[in-house]
Amino acid sequence: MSPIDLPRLHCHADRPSCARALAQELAERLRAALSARSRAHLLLAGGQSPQALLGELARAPLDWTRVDISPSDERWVPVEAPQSNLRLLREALPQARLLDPRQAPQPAAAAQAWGAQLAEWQPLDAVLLGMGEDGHFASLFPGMPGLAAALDPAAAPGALCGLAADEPRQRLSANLSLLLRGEWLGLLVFGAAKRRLLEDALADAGDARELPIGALLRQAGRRLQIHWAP
Ligand SMILES: O=C1O[C@H](COP(=O)(O)O)[C@@H](O)[C@H](O)[C@H]1O
Repeated sequence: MSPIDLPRLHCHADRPSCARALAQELAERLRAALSARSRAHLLLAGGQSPQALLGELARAPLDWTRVDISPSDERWVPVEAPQSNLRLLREALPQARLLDPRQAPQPAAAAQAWGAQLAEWQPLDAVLLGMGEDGHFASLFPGMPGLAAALDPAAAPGALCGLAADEPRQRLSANLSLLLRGEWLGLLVFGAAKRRLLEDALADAGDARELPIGALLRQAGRRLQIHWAP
């Protein structure tokens, strides 16, 4: 990656100030979208990292009834399960219109139907992703079957079934091509271990180059804002 193409890295003093800054940025994007159109579209990461951000977002003065939100990825569990990414969004932003990835009884059919709906979200106003310590983002995990197609920026925008190496259950994930449609594209990363991995991936160094996060950084380039806190 040439320095000119590198994603922008914003380092915050702590996690609460990172969550506040990101929530403000996202709320501004959504407000701008709603001033131009009747609905705004947002994709949000699941997992632990965005939880404080969700609380901040919920306090933002915004007509959430006009905002469509989907998780970037989901575990194949009931929506009420503690591991469900959609459940976190529902609890934090109950007034928004939430798109449940579980669009069919079987994961493959659900991924297809969910992906087709996401592909209709145009423009996709903002996409905020997270990253795991293994270098996955959304539910695109190192070494999973179908990864190359899922990371192909020229693929049709959609969703697929994902698989984490250490988990028995399936997942659903938006593909990279769909995520790159975000008019605002962010990555939220906390902690020293993820920072080291990110720096390797930004430097195209060692094994990091081959990880899913490496593909995101290369394909998104300057369009991607990385927000990090210790
Ligand atoms: O499995 C997942 O992990 C990543 C990172 O989660 P975190 O808890 O380490 O912040 C997340 O972005 C993704 O949506 C989730 O399904």
